[in-house]
Amino acid sequence: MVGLTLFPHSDDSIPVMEINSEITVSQSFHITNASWLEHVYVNLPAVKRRAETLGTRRCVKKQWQSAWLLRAVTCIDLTTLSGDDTASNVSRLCFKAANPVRDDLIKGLQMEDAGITVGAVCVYPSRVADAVKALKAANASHIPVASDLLQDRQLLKTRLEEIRMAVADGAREIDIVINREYALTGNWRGVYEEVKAMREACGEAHLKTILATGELGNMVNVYKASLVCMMAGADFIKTSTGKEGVNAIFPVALVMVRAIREYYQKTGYKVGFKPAGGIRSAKDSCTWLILIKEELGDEWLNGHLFRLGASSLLIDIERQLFHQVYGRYAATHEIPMS
Ligand SMILES: O=C[C@H](O)COP(=O)(O)O
Repeated sequence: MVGLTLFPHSDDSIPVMEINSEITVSQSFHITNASWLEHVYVNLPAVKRRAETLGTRRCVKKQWQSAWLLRAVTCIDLTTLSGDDTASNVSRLCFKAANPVRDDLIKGLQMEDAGITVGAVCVYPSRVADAVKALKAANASHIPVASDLLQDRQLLKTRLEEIRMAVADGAREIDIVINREYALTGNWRGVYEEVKAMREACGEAHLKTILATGELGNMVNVYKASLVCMMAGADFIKTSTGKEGVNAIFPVALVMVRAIREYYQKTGYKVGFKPAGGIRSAKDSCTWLILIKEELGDEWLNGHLFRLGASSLLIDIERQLFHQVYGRYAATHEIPMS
């Protein structure tokens, strides 16, 4: 049930950085309990009120803002999902993933020893091998490559094959989208069986299940879909593909993280959360971190359990860090690429 009880606010500190340590083995094959789905209730006005105040009650400034922004960087799934992706733009993206913030800014912030990189590089299956190769060339093979499979209407058999091929090419994370037709018609068993099969096809790779919440119709469906994906073994639940009309928004995120919280309270499994689509500003990245801190706690505030799926957020974060270091905003040519 999504209620009004909130975690009490703690201070604005961000826990000491622990960046890019090895990803833990998938906590695969959770538990099934279909009766949970019968009692799902979402208090929509309360969710909306809570979402409206998320970005308004904390004011994170100066070095604390820089610390939050650097933490956000380590949680980014740096993404390119364009029809015209090539080996060379994937290679540039991978270089940026390994060196997300200019050296002089890192020095100015005294973070040289932190080894800051993004959380993962996210590409279509056909570009996984390019990304793995480029990260190796950049001496950054510790950064996982995630493969995004955005189709839910292909035959399951085809999708399973695509997952296996992406894993064989070196993908350590697989992002799949759930079957919205099943969800919209209440066929939760169907959603569960498909996600479970895809979980199995992933082997050791992590599975992120995209709910495509903009197409789920209502918040009860969002909550149920979150639970079903977690029961089927998802390591992360993710809001959107970035291609729906409405992508990552705070009210929907609140419903999803409360499902994660309930799932953890009932089973002891920690499932990660990934908002994706339309996240472009440094300020928003801080609000996302605040949401996680307040709703799930500091344990979730790292790349193991929280990712921001974004193709063009990094440039704004770098601009804010530039301002922190130099006291002025960078000209466009000073921060050429995100
Ligand atoms: O999963 C990541 C999203 O596709 C990225 O969406 P975006 O281009 O709006 O940042």
